[in-house]
Parts: sequence; structure tokens; C-alpha cells
Amino acid sequence: MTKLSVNVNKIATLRNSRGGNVPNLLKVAGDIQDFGGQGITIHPRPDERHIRYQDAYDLKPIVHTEYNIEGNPIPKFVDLVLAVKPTQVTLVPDAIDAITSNAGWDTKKNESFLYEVISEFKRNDIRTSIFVDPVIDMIEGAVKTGADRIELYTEEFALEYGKGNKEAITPYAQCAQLAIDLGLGVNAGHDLSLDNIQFFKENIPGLLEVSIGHALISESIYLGLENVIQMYLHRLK
Ligand SMILES: CC(=O)[C@@H](O)[C@H](O)COP(=O)(O)O
Ligand SMILES: NCC(=O)COP(=O)(O)O
Repeated sequence: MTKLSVNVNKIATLRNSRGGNVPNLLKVAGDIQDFGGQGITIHPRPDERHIRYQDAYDLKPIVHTEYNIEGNPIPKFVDLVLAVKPTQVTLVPDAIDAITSNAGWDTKKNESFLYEVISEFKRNDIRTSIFVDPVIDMIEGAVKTGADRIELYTEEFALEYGKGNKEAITPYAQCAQLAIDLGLGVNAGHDLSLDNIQFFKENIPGLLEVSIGHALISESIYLGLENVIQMYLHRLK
């Protein structure tokens, strides 16, 4: 079974745009789990433009499914994760000013750095995953970092699949199989959506978890809009 972990960054983006508490991030996280979501993912960025560091603490008692915190392991992030103790930490090499995650780790160049931070998280019983491009060398390098899992960075797949290029799945399927053969668990995320998720799932062996935010929240708006318009019209009669 593949678990669905819902990334709630976009809920925090909307909340922060007005400075109040609407939408209420904690309520949304609770509702997602009540509706069957099997995990909550957050990706606090250093500028706290969506998830604030305080949110990571506030969500801890709310998340009774899998709690996944993603981010670049700068000291402030490492301290946060060690204090919150989520189920899983996913390490992402995003630059401070990146608009969103845009690359996986070079697991060969960063092997000793990753090995050290991963060891610290593992000593604290936090499962570790590292964000990687679907490149065989990077999967081989990932094993040496001691990570429990990889998260395949799926933006390229999503882009190509959207253009009709189903062959784009091939490097992902090969890397997933290699990861399994080498003893790594396989997660995936970035730009997965209702359009591409079934094809991705059907073609990736041993897919343990997907984390989905941007598309899922957008789809929730599209699919909820008609209902809400009708509710307003009813009140305006
Ligand atoms: C790690 C990853 O793939 C990202 O998709 C991510 O967590 C989303 O971050 P933003 O919501 O800041 O774009
Ligand atoms: N790890 C990927 C994630 O959490 C969500 O990515 P996206 O669906 O917002 O692109």
C-alpha cells in the first residue's frame, strides 16, 4: 500500500496572506486525517513564508498519523526536528531563496555531511529520507548516507507526463527498483496530482509513500467551488 501524506504548506500560505488564523492549519490537518489522509507533511522554509517553525510544534499533538517534516538541514532546522521528533524527516537541498524545491541531493558529494545529520536523527528514532533525482548514481550514493528511504523528486515526471510522454516514468521505475534492492524504502513527491498519481503508482515498485500538496489543495478548491457558491447563493436569496 502507498500512503498519502498531505503537504499543508499551501494552507499556511493562505493563512499568512491575511495575518489571522483562517484557514486554521491545525483544523485542516485534523480534518485531512479524519478524511483518511495517512500523513501530514510540512516543509518549513527559513523565511517562514508558509509553515512557521511554531506550526511544527503546534501540529505535533494533532498529527496522529505519520508526521513528515521536510527541509534543508541547516542548524535551525536540525534543532527543530530534534525537538519535535516527527515520524520522518526528509532532507531537501533547497536554496534559501528557492521558490520551491528544485533539485535532489548530490549524494556522492554530500555523503559525509548527510551521513552525520542522518546519524543524529536516527539516534533520536526519527526515520530519515533524502530527496533525490531519479539517477542511478544518486541512489547508490544514498545507501552510503545511512538514510532509511529516498524520496524521488517527481517534477520532471509530472511535466513530461502532462505532455503525454509516458516514457518519463522509466528512470523512476529503475531507481525505485535499485533502491529496494539496496535496502532503501521509496517515497516520492513534487507536482504529483489527480492526473498523474495512478499511472505513477502503477509503475513504481514498492512505493511506500507520496507527499502531495500544491495540486491536492488546488484540486480541493476546484472540486469544492460549486458547493460553496451554491451555499452563498442560498444565503443571499
Ligand atoms: C520537497 C518537495 O518536493 C517540495 O515539493 C515541498 O515540500 C513543497 O514545498 P513548497 O510548498 O514550499 O513549494
Ligand atoms: N515532498 C513533496 C511534497 O511534500 C509536496 O510537493 P507538491 O505536491 O506541493 O509539489
